[in-house]
Amino acid sequence: MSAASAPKGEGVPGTALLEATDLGVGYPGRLVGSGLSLSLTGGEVLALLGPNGCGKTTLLKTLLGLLPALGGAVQLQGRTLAAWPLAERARVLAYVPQGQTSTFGFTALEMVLMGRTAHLGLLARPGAKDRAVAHEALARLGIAHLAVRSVHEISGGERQLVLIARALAQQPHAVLLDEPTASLDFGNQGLVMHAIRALAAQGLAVLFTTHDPNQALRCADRAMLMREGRVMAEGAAGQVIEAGALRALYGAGVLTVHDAAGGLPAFLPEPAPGASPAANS
Ligand SMILES: Nc1ncnc2c1ncn2[C@@H]1O[C@H](COP(=O)(O)OP(=O)(O)OP(=O)(O)O)[C@@H](O)[C@H]1O
Repeated sequence: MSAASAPKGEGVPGTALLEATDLGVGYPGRLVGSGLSLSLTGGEVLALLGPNGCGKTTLLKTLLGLLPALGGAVQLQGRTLAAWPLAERARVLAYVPQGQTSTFGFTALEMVLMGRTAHLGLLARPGAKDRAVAHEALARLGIAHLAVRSVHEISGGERQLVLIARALAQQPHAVLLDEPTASLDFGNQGLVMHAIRALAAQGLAVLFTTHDPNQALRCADRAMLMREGRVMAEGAAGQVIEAGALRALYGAGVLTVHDAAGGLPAFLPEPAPGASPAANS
């Protein structure tokens, strides 16, 4: 196993690594979602889709223990999430937040080394092995050349890749990514999707949110559609992600495109009336 490779997801194969049962999520005085159940097994990728504000980030933060559950339960490797000591939990569960910026001008390498914190003793400094893991994580995302650059002096997309490299360096069993491709160009979107599949191939459980059903269809094993804080559908990505469900999910028109070879369909948002190129000319 290479330095930045993650350990295999622990537990009995096929049993849930992360499981939510009848979860209520939200903020003090504000219930955002309820009745949310999901289970995530090592080696699989689950995509979470839903309109802006439906509660995806809130659900992710509750699964991570960053927000308290307002009902129901979250179990990590069969143990109640709240019962996990923080440092232990950080060795198992990694988070790639949405568009996070740093106040300090850390270099990309320093940022990725922060992913090693959970593996270090109190007051211990990263050693040669930690640096090797961090360098390899950068290389796997194709951004080794950014190692010594300040995270203030790289693009938003490059910063996103650095955050994913930080999660890789953490060598977790499960990783939760919030819109990991949101600020990435076309090529880097493909790179991140490839990295997500590679994590699953190593036995990690991966959950990511996205606004792109095509990415979800091509990258995820399973998909969960969420609307107004409730699960609308959940199942194999190829079955759940289809035009009718997307219309219901987003309340919008959906065009389906099939290539001549009969591969996976692609979905496009149908332009609203008056928004066609002809109307713009
Ligand atoms: N700190 C907060 N306190 C109170 N309400 C919040 C807080 N953060 C988010 N919300 C509200 O919770 C709801 C769900 O927000 P959330 O960020 O989970 O949605 P989302 O599905 O991730 O949206 P997007 O796709 O736009 O990122 C929204 O109505 C939002 O305004």
